[in-house]
Amino acid sequence: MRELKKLWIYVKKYKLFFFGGLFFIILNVIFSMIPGYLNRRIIDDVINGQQMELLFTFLVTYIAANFLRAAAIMIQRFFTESLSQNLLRDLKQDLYDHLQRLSFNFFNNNRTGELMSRMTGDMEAVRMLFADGMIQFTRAIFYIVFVMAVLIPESLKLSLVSLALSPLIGFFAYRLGVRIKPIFRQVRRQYSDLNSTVQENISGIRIVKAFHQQCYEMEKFDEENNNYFTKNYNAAKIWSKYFPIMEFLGGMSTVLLLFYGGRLVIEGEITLGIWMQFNSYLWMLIMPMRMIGHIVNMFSRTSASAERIFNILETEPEIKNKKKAVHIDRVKGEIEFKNVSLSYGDEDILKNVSFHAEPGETIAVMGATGSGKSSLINLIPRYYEPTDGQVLIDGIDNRDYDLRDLRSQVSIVMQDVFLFSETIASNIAYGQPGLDLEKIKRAADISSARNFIEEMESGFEEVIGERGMGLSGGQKQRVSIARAIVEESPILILDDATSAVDMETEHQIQQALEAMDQRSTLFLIAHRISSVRNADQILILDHGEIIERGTHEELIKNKGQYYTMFKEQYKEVIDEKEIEERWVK
Ligand SMILES: Nc1ncnc2c1ncn2[C@@H]1O[C@H](COP(=O)(O)OP(=O)(O)OP(=O)(O)O)[C@@H](O)[C@H]1O
Repeated sequence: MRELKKLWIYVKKYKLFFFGGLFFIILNVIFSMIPGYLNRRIIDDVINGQQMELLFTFLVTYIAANFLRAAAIMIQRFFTESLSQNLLRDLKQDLYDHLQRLSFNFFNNNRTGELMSRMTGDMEAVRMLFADGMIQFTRAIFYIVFVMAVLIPESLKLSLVSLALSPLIGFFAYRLGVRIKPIFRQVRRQYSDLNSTVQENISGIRIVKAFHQQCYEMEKFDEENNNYFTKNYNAAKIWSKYFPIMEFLGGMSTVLLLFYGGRLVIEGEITLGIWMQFNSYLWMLIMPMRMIGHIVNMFSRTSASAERIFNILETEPEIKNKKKAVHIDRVKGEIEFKNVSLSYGDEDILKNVSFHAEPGETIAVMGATGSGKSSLINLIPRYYEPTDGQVLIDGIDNRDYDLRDLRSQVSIVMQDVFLFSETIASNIAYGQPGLDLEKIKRAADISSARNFIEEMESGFEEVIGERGMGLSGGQKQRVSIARAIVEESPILILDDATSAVDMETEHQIQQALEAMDQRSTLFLIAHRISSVRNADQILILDHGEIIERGTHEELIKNKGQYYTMFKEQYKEVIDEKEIEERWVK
């Protein structure tokens, strides 16, 4: 019920459609009752009363009622569809917008397939309540109320007999609703799982093929698909158990009506026409009872779906703006980590990390895999927040900045390159539509991407596949570096961004970055000494702690882990003696 209340906030924007829809559903009920009444008049007045002159009027009324009913149905549909489609659009937009605001952690903890099924299946369930459920529910109530209002004055006894089996039908319909509700919940959950399986398989199809796991994947899908089938089948079994009972009881109501009504006619208590009218209206009394299960079901399905949607909508982003956030146009790019620690759950990832970077400096971060390099740089644009300590940008805690402003100061090339299935130019100019092509080309120049782009058939207008399909790993990295460069942000982060690029090209990129007019403060995560040796500061991370820091020369002299890595990477071309002579002495 709470969920339906929340939905009302969306529905009330379309009051006209909602109340208009209700009005025409009620009109539809009224027009559907006219033929039953005319049946009675035709039997009592035209046939038994021999008033043939009335027949024409009744027939015209019959046609008019039918026509008006059809018109009411049409308008009712127009209103309920308009309501439900508008509602669907608004709710989808809100959910989508909200997803954009949620923090990284939310996406770490929720599977894409599941989120997709909220965007589709759950949304559709909510829509159906207003497109269909609203009609069923309103019709059910008004059929009972109006039909009883007409029939009771005619014959209380026959009305009661007509309704005699209704409680029983209602009981079974209700039981059906109760029993089927958890199954439908399972069906929905299974639908999410099935979606997730398909989504993960398609995104990871290259890995699947590379590992020859098609059979395993087919079996996995088969299992999920069978589970989905079984759950739907279980729901159908419950339906098939209760449905015949309700049909039977509905049929028995007709028998009761025939038997008792027939007697009342013979005894002269009611006319044959009234009895016919009862007969015509009987389905209007049985239908709502039979629909109880369906309606209860639809409400509970919708509230389960709405609950899942509102769960997301009510999830507060973990990282939010402070009330009086500091707005900035452009920072200088001075960055200081002050005793920064970070934990994910119980796991300590960064421990007491401190360093200082002047604007325009290059800070390289090295360390074994899993030592916390990406976690460290993720703190600068506040993708995560430190558990302890502070990240200062231009002397201000980055939590004090307006989040949008802060993130616009930082351009990042992530380890896992993601490109959209658009043209290369629009990938580079992502978020800056209409950006001058010359600027795009200059950025591609700096990232050493221009040549290979221009060699393509459509050059910068070449449309690339999903996630950059059709480009090599190194080409994707260079396009994503260009995308970061074109933003001209004061802080640039390259997280292992040249790992797939050859050393020569990497060197060219670094030189071009250094030669830029407005040098960004550059964070460089890399594993190759050649990538970091010109950095102003090199930080060596080990299990989340900075264990060494300094310039290339200082670290070589230090003879610590950096020195070991250097020896390892250059053992083919330089021997220890030479190192001693060049750097240590
Ligand atoms: N969102 C997360 N939730 C929980 N643990 C995480 C999360 N992200 C990273 N970790 C863990 O934090 C540790 C450091 O990860 P991080 O990605 O920062 O390492 P890294 O030094 O960049 O490694 P690599 O060189 O392999 O990219 C790892 O043990 C990783 O499992």
